[in-house]
Amino acid sequence: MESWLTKVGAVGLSDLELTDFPVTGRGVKTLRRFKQGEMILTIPSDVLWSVEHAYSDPNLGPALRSVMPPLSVEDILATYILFVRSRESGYDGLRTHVSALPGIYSSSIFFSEGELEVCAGTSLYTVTKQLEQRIKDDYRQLAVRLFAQHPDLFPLQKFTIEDVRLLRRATDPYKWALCTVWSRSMDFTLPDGSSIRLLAPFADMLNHSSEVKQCHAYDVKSGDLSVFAGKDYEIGDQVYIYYGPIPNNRLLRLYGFVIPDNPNDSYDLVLTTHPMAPFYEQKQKLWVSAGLDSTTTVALTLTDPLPKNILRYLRIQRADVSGLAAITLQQIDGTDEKISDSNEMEILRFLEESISSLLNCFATPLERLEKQLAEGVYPVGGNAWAAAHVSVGEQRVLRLARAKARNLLAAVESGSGSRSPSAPARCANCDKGSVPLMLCGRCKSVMYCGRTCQVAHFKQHKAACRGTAQ
Ligand SMILES: C[S@@+](CC[C@H](N)C(=O)[O-])C[C@H]1O[C@@H](n2cnc3c(N)ncnc32)[C@H](O)[C@@H]1O
Repeated sequence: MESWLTKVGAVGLSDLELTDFPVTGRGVKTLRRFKQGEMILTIPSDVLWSVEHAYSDPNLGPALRSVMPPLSVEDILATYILFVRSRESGYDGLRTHVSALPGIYSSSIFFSEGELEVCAGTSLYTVTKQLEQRIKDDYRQLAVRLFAQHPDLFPLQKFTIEDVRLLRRATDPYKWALCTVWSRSMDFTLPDGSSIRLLAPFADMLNHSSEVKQCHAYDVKSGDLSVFAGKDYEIGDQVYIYYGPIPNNRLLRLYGFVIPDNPNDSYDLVLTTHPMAPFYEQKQKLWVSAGLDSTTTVALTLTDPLPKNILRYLRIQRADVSGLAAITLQQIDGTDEKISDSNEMEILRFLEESISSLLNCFATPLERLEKQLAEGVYPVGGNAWAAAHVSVGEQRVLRLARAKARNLLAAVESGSGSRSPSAPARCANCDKGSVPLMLCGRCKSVMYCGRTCQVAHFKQHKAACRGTAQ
């Protein structure tokens, strides 16, 4: 692959080498020193996998162009990769790239039932289960609309999906190609606001680190992909790029790995309202003017466990006639606050209860999982270990969200910022309520029943604490 790339104009390959590293697996090693900001690698436009190149391929292009409405970007790229992989001649350069791709992936879609059960209760668990059906449906569409129309181009055994009972087979061609796209493609926003997704041979061997920030770029004029040094590198160092601030649930689904204590962990809370609910149409309009919708997904994060949009949504959902009028006035005035104590208490109680129910659905509670991870119950780096980290991350976020809802509720109930006896604040670590509590001195947004709990909770609280501290 490297000699082909150099021949077609790639720059920088003589200073780099593919090597196996602990933790990240195969990656790219430097053979010389690089200063931060220096260009490391350029892969020319002609050899990038993109929708445009798939459409302009003399063999594949006409078949792809005949599909109306067009296939998704994901399916076009997956088909392009499978197509090149299926060819016995031609495409010599691209085929060297395909043969350098991993044979199997460790996305959660390949987990056994037992491995996935470790993260039961998480959004990853639900999404992975839903993906099974979505992938099957997408494949059926693709088979009918494209593969069956051109059997000469797409020999079925090389473009197949296995029987649904064998869905977790990592060798399944369609799922293998999808995982190739999920874990190796790069997305860029172009100056006109549109976006482009592409795969760059060799640049797709770079692993992720949050020690570097965005250091790969797409040049709109030339169409080339370049990688810059995100930090100073010594000879022999691994070169990284930054995949983005991705939580573990997404990392495991798309890339097949997790980052322990990932500061970007999040929980996607789906808020929805039945169309038969009172004043639904009026509420729908208010949601839209607030930039929301009747079904809205809000990401709860360690730094913002209870985003404003949740309260905005629920205030509208729970409003009576006078509440709706108050919200309308607020929207005209450009203000955004509670509409009444009773509405605010109702939504905060609802939130506290809903989050508690969500937490009760996790297969293993946070403390037990943390203990199991510390004791090495799950082999480090394995699927169950990764699933456990996803569960830990989502539970930490949900606990913070619940603590915040409780504190807000206590403040509204007391009417003066102090807590009422009917809704006491609780220790963020052990959840004890009817004991004297002390505030975290730094962020002042969580409470503890004592120093022991504060110390025990520090690991999971530190990211949120940094984010909230003034
Ligand atoms: C773009 S590829 C990078 C090259 C890849 N290691 C290979 O051998 O082909 C992305 C994949 O690399 C692995 N990876 C990247 N960054 C990682 C990290 N920080 N920790 C563990 N695995 C990582 C994951 O398997 C991910 O799906």
